[in-house]
Amino acid sequence: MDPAVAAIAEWMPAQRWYGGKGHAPLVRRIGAWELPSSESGVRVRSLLVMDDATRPPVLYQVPVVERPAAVPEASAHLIGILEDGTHLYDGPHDAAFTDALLDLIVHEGRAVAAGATAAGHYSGAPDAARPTPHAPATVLGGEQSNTSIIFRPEGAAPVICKVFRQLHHGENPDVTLATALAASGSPHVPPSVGDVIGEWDDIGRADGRARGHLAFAQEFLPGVEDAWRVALLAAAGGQDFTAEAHALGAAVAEVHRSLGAAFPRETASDALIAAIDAAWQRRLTIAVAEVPQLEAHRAEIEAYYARARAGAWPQLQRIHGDLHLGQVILSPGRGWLLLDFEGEPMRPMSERRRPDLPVRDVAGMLRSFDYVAGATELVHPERATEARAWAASARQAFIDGYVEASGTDLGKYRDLLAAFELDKAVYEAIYETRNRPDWAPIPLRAIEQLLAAGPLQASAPSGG
Ligand SMILES: Nc1ncnc2c1ncn2[C@@H]1O[C@H](COP(=O)(O)OP(=O)(O)O)[C@@H](O)[C@H]1O
Ligand SMILES: O=P(O)(O)O[C@H]1O[C@H](CO)[C@@H](O[C@H]2O[C@H](CO)[C@@H](O)[C@H](O)[C@H]2O)[C@H](O)[C@H]1O
Repeated sequence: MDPAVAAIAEWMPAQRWYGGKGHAPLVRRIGAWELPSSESGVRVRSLLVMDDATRPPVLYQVPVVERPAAVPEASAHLIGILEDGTHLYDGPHDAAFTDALLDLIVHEGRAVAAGATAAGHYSGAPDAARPTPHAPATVLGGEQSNTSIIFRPEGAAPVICKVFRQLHHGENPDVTLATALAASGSPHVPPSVGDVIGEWDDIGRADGRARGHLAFAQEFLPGVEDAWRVALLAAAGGQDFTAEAHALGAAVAEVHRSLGAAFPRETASDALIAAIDAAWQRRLTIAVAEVPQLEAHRAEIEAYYARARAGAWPQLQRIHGDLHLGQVILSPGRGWLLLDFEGEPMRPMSERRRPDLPVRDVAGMLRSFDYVAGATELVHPERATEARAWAASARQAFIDGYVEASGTDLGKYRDLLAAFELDKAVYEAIYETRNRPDWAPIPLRAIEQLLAAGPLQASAPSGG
């Protein structure tokens, strides 16, 4: 057995990206490769470890740096000390790994080993300066499902490289959608820099191998906070956010148009409608099991789904899939940019790669404005009325911006939008109960309000 694996198993549960919260990991090594290191005696390795503690088992990517002795200033990133005295450090926090990763992408390197391979691919614009090796690197803090490293190379634009933690066979929509949008000239995504594709043993596949994205690098826009923080501050200060929300609605509509042109569309056949309905029902079943307060609303929620199923359906196309304020940034010079097209982390990857309904994204952002009110209220209950009014204006402005820029008659898809808003709130009820139980009242209150508003008022667009 690889001696690093036992140390990783002990360390994993405390990592934000570990999805099996509440379980002790049960890991086995699927593969590992080594990247070149410029420091003698130092090994840069990436391990692919399967966690069998959850159903289905989850495959994690764990880059590590093995050093012969302790690096005292890196003690916070020590994974463990192996029997032979080797010190195992968390790769994204160690320059030996970050140098090797950037080099792999920019110079299209390839690492081959038993059980797994990794190949870098550069996709920067021909006229863009290629990032130099040995760029200072830092890990982005905060609550992320993946690990993002920011590089500040000399003479080239900063780069953010996201190391995917949970791996799946097949394309990662974050890479393919953002890269296609950037290639189409869309101003609403950061230009792509490159990616890493891996291949690993998988006895569940016909040819015994799985292939998928391991990392994705894009230009990093420094000094721009994600809109969740900006919106929270605006709501707390009673600042109007309608102009920004309107422009965001227009940007989302333009991204939908570009994605519709770049990827195949599909007509909403009975089979597709049934599949989406089944996904709503499946999620509701999980939610009721994990959040017992929802049992009382189950029949009413199902009635919304039934109405939506019977109503009008537009064509399906690729969408963002997990759109909320934490996934968008407003650059003073470039306007709104959308990030993280990976889709909802709790949804099977095979579903996230399929054409979907643009109203799912609209609903996601509407929920996010409501979250601003909910989060404000949790801390300052006395500001509830103002916060809710702030959210209501932002929601309406977002819808208006979307309708004007897309020409879509959202009024026609009112039932569908209401169903997706409820479905998102149901998802959030599960997400919060698992990750931030104090926040569970935000989606639970939203579900009650959406149901109380009645089918025709829920998310009612003002025009279009
Ligand atoms: N290209 C970028 N420029 C500036 N900030 C970015 C960029 N990409 C990501 N970020 C910041 O990183 C945060 C997390 O990125 P995201 O892609 O959503 O990662 P995750 O999949 O781990 O949630 C975003 O909310 C944003 O603040
Ligand atoms: O950013 P991720 O892809 O990891 O998304 C997950 O985590 C989000 C929280 O960080 C969660 O979003 C929910 O909380 C946000 C505020 O923190 C709010 O803006 C969103 O509207 C709300 O859904 C997201 O659902 C989850 O998939």
